[in-house]
Formats: sequence, C-alpha cells, structure tokens
Amino acid sequence: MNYFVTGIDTDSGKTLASAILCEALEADYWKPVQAGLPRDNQTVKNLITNTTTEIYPETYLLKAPASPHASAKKEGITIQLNEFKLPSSKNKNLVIEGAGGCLVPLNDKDVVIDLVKIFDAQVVLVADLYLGSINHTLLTVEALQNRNIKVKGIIFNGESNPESERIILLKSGLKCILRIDQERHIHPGIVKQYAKTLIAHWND
Ligand SMILES: Nc1ncnc2c1ncn2[C@@H]1O[C@H](COP(=O)(O)OP(=O)(O)OP(=O)(O)O)[C@@H](O)[C@H]1O
Ligand SMILES: C[C@H](N)[C@H](N)CCCCCC(=O)O
Ligand SMILES: [Mg+2]
Repeated sequence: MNYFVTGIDTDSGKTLASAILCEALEADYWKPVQAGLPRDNQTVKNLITNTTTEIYPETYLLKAPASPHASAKKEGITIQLNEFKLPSSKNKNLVIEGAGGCLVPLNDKDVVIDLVKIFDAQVVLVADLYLGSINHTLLTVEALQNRNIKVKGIIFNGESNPESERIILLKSGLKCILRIDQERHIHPGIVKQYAKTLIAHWND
C-alpha cells in the first residue's frame, strides 16, 4: 500500500509522522518534491532504526524554502506531473510525503494532492493542534473528500487539545490513528515508541 502523508500546513509534523509510519510498517520512504533544506529524507533516515526501510531520492530537489511552484520557478524549471515515477519498491508499503499542505501548488495548474491519485495512495493527515487548526483541518478534509481521496486517518500532533480533537473527528467522520505529544527532543527512541503504539491499532 502507498500512504501519502499530507498536513494541514507546512511544519505540521509530516516528516516526524512519516518516520513513525516507516518505523511502524517497515515501509520505504519517498519525498517527491523537496523545497529547501534540510532534506526530509535525511531527517527520516536519522530517525528510523529498522533495517528494512529504503529511502528514495527526490524527483525535484529545489533550493528555495518556498512553495514548490515558486522554488522551481526561481531555478527556471516547471514541475511536470509526468516526471514523477513511483519507486519500484520491494517492500509492501511506501510512505510518500507531500510538501506543505494539500493545495500547495506544484505549478500553475497542479497541486500537491494531485499526486495522491497518480500514486494510488491513501492519505494520512497530520494535524497539529494550534489555535486555528480546527478550521485548517476541516478545510483540508473537505478538499480531500471533494476529490474522493481515501483517508486512512488523522495523526494529531502537539500539545493535547481534547475538544479540538473531538470536534474534528465528529465533523470529519475520520478516525485518529495516533496522537503525538509535544516532545522536548525528537530522537529515534521516541519514533520507535510511537511506532509501537501506531502499529498496535493499525488494523482497528
Ligand atoms: N510533536 C513534536 N514535538 C516536538 N517537535 C516537533 C513535533 N512535531 C514536529 N516537531 C518539530 O517541528 C518541526 C517541523 O516538523 P516537520 O519537519 O515534521 O514538519 P513538516 O510538516 O514535515 O514540514 P514540511 O512542510 O517542511 O515538510 C521539526 O523541527 C520537528 O522536529
Ligand atoms: C519550505 C517548506 N518547508 C515546505 N517545503 C514548503 C511549504 C510551502 C507552503 C506554501 C504555502 O502554503 O504558502
Ligand atoms: Mg517535512
């Protein structure tokens, strides 16, 4: 299965969630479009400890930490959907991380979640719990549902906010597949611990 990790915004915790998913499922990892440093695939590599996960190179590795369409434009290139070739993964599962939120432009026409259909993936949505995140999460869910994209579930990230979580799950009809606390330091031990929790309920 291919899982596409999107978030309600940039910096929502997609890379951390992707590392946890890779560790839990012994899945391979791919970030098709990277805009700016550090490279998320390097972060994932540093956070996982299983020896099965393979990490594939980006299709577009862009310098500017900006929207991919803008970052590409700066380098005089246009991101083309037909350039994306799904890695031929030996593993059963592949985790694909988007860039920013789901309607972030790749070019003047296509947006990040257009990749979900091409890769025949299920979405894992990462929602961090800042004030304003209820609206951002429900807008994201609406955008996914309008495109008939299957969502495996939501990963809540950051300091717990039970009322926000309750209303998001009620209104979206989605389930929470993991809660990640606000951690003081992100390291492989933390990732392993969340991976165990995630896998214990993966097929619920
Ligand atoms: N639960 C958490 N506890 C502590 N730090 C966190 C937590 N979640 C994310 N972070 C930190 O916040 C920053 C942003 O997280 P992350 O890189 O996973 O976001 P992202 O959604 O992948 O961003 P991008 O759109 O750039 O890919 C990172 O430095 C990460 O280590
Ligand atoms: C640079 C950043 N870390 C991500 N790679 C790209 C975020 C794009 C956000 C675009 C936007 O929604 O305004
Ligand atoms: Mg990331």
